Amino acid sequence: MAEASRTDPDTLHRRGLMFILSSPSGAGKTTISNMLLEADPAIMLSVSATTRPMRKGEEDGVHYHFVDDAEFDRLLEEDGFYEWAHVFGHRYGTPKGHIRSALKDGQDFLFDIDWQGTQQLYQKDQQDVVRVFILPPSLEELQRRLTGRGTDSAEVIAARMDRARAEISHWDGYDYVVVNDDVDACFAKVREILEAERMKRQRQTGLIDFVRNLMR
Ligand SMILES: Nc1nc2c(ncn2[C@@H]2O[C@H](COP(=O)(O)OP(=O)(O)O)[C@@H](O)[C@H]2O)c(=O)[nH]1
Ligand SMILES: Nc1ncnc2c1ncn2[C@@H]1O[C@H](COP(=O)(O)OP(=O)(O)O)[C@@H](O)[C@H]1O
Repeated sequence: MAEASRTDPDTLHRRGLMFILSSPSGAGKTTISNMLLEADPAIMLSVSATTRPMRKGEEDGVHYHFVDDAEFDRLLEEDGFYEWAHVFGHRYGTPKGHIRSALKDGQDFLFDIDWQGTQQLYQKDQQDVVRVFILPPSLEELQRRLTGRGTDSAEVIAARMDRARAEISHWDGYDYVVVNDDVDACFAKVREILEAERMKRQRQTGLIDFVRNLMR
């Protein structure tokens, strides 16, 4: 076959996906999200708005849009959220932004959101959503990680541990479940899930022309 008539399969057009990582607080979803964003320039973080205070090491507009209650109310009033939820006494929401049009153009998005937000996104847009739940190897290890992270008071950690069992009970609302024991092994599995989901036939919208060309 002449070189010029070949199509590079890697440049076939495909629809983007909404890759959701959820876990009980402290199980490691922020760590895995950051590894994924660093390793894979094709996926973009959906930056949520939150009314919770900024932690040490966090940056406004990068990790979250940190807003006060009045600003969150204003965004709600103008129907600015794809989904939103109360978590640990604060409000968190996914701004609508340009997600829908970007998905069409093949952009993938990463969501670090809880089970409530996952349900809302899934109800709105099943075909584009991939739901991954991360579990800690044990509750003792979860407590160790929350303490070792050093970002929350003993009171906040206790509240997060209290909530952990309730959050874990939503594991069956996800497509994939990965135990985060060794962080590199967990990351490798999450990456494999993302790669496999990208190859789903329905997402590869450029396949029709490609295959038609092969069969000519
Ligand atoms: N529904 C929803 N949940 C969110 C959103 N942003 C963050 N969350 C969840 O809120 C919870 C608390 O997040 P955070 O305060 O950053 O603490 P973390 O548990 O240590 O990540 C986590 O389960 C996040 O996944 C959002 O936009 N919508
Ligand atoms: N597999 C792992 N083994 C040991 N520590 C981990 C592992 N994964 C994450 N951690 C650590 O546990 C703490 C909580 O992780 P983080 O990613 O902030 O959790 P989450 O976003 O789910 O609340 C962090 O200090 C992180 O470095």
